[in-house]
Amino acid sequence: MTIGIAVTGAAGRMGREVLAAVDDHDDCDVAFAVNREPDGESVEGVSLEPAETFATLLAESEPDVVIDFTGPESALEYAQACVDTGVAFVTGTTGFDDDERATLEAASDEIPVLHAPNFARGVQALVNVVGDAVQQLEGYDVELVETHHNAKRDAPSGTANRLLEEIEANGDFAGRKHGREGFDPREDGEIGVHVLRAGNVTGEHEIVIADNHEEVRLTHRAEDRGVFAAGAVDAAAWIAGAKAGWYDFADVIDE
Ligand SMILES: NC(=O)C1=CN([C@@H]2O[C@H](COP(=O)(O)OP(=O)(O)OC[C@H]3O[C@@H](n4cnc5c(N)ncnc54)[C@H](OP(=O)(O)O)[C@@H]3O)[C@@H](O)[C@H]2O)C=CC1
Ligand SMILES: O=C(O)C1=N[C@H](C(=O)O)C[C@H](O)C1
Repeated sequence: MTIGIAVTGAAGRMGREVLAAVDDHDDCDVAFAVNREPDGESVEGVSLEPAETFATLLAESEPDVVIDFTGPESALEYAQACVDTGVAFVTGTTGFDDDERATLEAASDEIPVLHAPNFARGVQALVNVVGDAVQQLEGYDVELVETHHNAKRDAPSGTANRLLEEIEANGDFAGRKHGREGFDPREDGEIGVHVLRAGNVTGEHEIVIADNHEEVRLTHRAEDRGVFAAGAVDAAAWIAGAKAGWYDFADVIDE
């Protein structure tokens, strides 16, 4: 059975990669693709439709899954349209505030929703090991540095926030410290968080754990956005036919 996939934000950095990754996947086909102002544009041979036609296209072409990499506001609009039509929703969009996140989670009462701030398998491995490292090195200083391209809007990255949650769940920390300047020495137990935005960096995350005349660095570096897109399409193939619920990329990898 072929899995029909609709793609939002299809002219964006990630949307383009997702269309290519769907094309590469043996079991998946593009149902349709939308972008805010497509201007007659085609990507990977798929002509892009205006975002305002999304709900109509969804009802007409009945895809199995929508893959979304846009922004928090539009992701929630697309999720609502999926609820209205009973279509599964996979989103890699980051930067949701607490209310937006709760709205997205509420959609999973009605349809399958999978949200992952990072669809790279290496990042999932990093999420899996960082808690152990912090536990084994109790009392060591922990700092996180992330670097992305100069057009990224949200900071820290969704991945950084996910890693920070994992670190905080595995140690007794005093809170996050975003950047430093002036006379501002490190306080015991704080987690330093540092955000770099430069050039065309695809995405780097590094956790530094140091004390006792030693230093451990856990680093993930994405070399190409194709890694995120391939993971998102694997997630879409996995979630097609799943029951309503809240899923993350670990569910896909663990299976
Ligand atoms: N989970 C993961 O593995 C990854 C997640 N991301 C996340 O994906 C998201 C997109 O990143 P990226 O592709 O680099 O961003 P881009 O800005 O390149 O693309 C976003 C696309 O979404 C469209 N869009 C934005 N707002 C709306 C809206 N309100 N209605 C309709 N369309 C909209 C944009 O259209 P327009 O051009 O008209 O603004 C654009 O085509 C970000 O949140 C990013 O953090 C990125 C990489 C990997
Ligand atoms: O905006 C990006 O580019 C990326 N965003 C994601 C995030 O916020 O964690 C994932 C990846 O690092 C690239």
